[in-house]
Amino acid sequence: MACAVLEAKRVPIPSIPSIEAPKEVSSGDGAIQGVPEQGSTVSITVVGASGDLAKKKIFPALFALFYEGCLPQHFTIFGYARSKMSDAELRAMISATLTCRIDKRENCSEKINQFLKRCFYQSGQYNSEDNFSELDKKLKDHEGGKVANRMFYLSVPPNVFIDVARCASRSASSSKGWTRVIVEKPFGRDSESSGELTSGLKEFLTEEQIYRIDHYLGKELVENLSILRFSNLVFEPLWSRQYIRNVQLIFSEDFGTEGRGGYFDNYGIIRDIMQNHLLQILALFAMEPPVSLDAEDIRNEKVKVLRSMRKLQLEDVVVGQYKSHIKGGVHYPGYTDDKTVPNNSLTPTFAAAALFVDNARWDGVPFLMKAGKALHNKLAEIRVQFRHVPGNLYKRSFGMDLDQATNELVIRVQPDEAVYLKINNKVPGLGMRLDRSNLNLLYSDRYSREIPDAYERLLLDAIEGERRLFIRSDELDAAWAIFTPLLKELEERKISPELYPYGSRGPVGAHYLAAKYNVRWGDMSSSEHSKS
Ligand SMILES: NC(=O)C1=CN([C@@H]2O[C@H](COP(=O)(O)OP(=O)(O)OC[C@H]3O[C@@H](n4cnc5c(N)ncnc54)[C@H](OP(=O)(O)O)[C@@H]3O)[C@@H](O)[C@H]2O)C=CC1
Ligand SMILES: O=C1O[C@H](COP(=O)(O)O)[C@@H](O)[C@H](O)[C@H]1O
Repeated sequence: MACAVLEAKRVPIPSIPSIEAPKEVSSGDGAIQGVPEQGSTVSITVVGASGDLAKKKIFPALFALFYEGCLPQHFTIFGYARSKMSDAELRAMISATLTCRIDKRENCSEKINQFLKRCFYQSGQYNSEDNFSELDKKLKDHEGGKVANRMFYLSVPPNVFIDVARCASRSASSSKGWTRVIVEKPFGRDSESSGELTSGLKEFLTEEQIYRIDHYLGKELVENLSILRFSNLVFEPLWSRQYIRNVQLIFSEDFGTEGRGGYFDNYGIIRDIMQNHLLQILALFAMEPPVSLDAEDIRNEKVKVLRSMRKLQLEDVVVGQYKSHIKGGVHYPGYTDDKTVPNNSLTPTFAAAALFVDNARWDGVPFLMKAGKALHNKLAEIRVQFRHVPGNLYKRSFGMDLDQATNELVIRVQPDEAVYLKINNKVPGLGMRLDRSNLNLLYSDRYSREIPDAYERLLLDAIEGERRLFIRSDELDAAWAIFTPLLKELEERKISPELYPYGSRGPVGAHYLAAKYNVRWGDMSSSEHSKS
């Protein structure tokens, strides 16, 4: 099967000079971003292979790429972790999580077997250069003298990131091909720790070798945001304070921190979701048009918009924490019922915030974020509420509240991916009654293909050397600068979160915050989450 992504990229791209550092690129990696040369090989080492993320996301995404024909002809996958495991045990672990796409089941088990034959395991410590030398030896055996390109995916807790970077770089980096390292979040807890992590990594890696992943950037509808905006005349000219009243970035999960309470308690929802996933979406949404689609041009614009943002103020934030709740005879535990969470934890599992971009395009427009766990639904969406039409001819039909009759563009990232636009429309008939209806692009109706998981896109990009969807260190600095003072203040002043019942719509304080800026959360009306 030919990889649709690579096919599409190969045709129109003229020769693009490599933007990678010479250290990383030897032997012609610059020949069209990562399309593998004849005679070269790619190995992907998943460090932390015994963990949750590796099982749930990374190995399945690698298999999906293999199934689609998107991995290079010569590739090897290694799992690396401290746990003792044989190759056969790794394969059994991986195979338990592999499925083929619903729309493509052809040769599924044969493909799974072919894929598993390329997977191997090496046990070792994360801080042992000797253990990484053993890995290096095994990698070389598989590479068979070809130009070797090596990717390390750091799917381990952040306290071992720098050790792994050191060991991989000193003992297992490629001498002839490229070596790249994908780093999972969290990238620190605040500006200071993030800066330390960056400088620690940069002792052993160049910035060009570091691929900081934010998997929301790999989601189909986040990727589509720029296309919607920049390629549609009905949207592009409207993208400013002149026409947009407010923007809402909403994330909710209908389950708690089950199983991850230990990690979560040290971070909280602002660090877990807002400072990265929602802020990245905001940056893409609000950036000025980039000079080109080149990674550096896009990331330059994202940095500019992040640097134009006001530091988040305590009075513009509401924090909450879920408490236990009994519904239909079922007991849903509260956040602090988790044994790995201290009883007196003040860590927010919900937050709402009003952010501002102090530049000419967005002056005064509130960007409202809301993120929470253990809420009533699972949802991620972007809502754009437009201003009302000046001199509104139909105000009699709308009543007093003109804001209720304004257009709203909704980009539903998940689930039921969709883009819909609320418009005013005449109800058919002899009278003059207006209603609000949706112009609706529901992906499952329009496109028959299954939407790839975010990790597939991001892994493929990293293999190809495409850095557009990865976070550059100056972006990260700018992102932390917006949130760090607030995070410190919340902790220093021991601000108590507003408690909300598991499965509810979250703290009422979020409504007051929105009302302060004359905004209504768009996801709160009951008509909202039907598919139409
Ligand atoms: N799981 C998820 O959904 C998400 C995870 N992430 C991030 O991805 C990374 C991996 O996540 P996840 O797989 O859940 O993590 P895990 O806690 O499952 O850890 C991964 C592996 O790292 C090793 N490990 C665990 N704790 C330690 C420790 N204290 N010191 C050294 N090694 C340790 C274990 O392997 P062994 O003992 O065999 O060495 C474990 O299997 C983390 O940075 C996480 O924050 C990001 C987004 C979502
Ligand atoms: O990064 C994270 O994301 C997940 C949500 O990801 P999704 O792709 O399932 O929407 C979240 O559950 C987790 O807490 C966070 O660390």
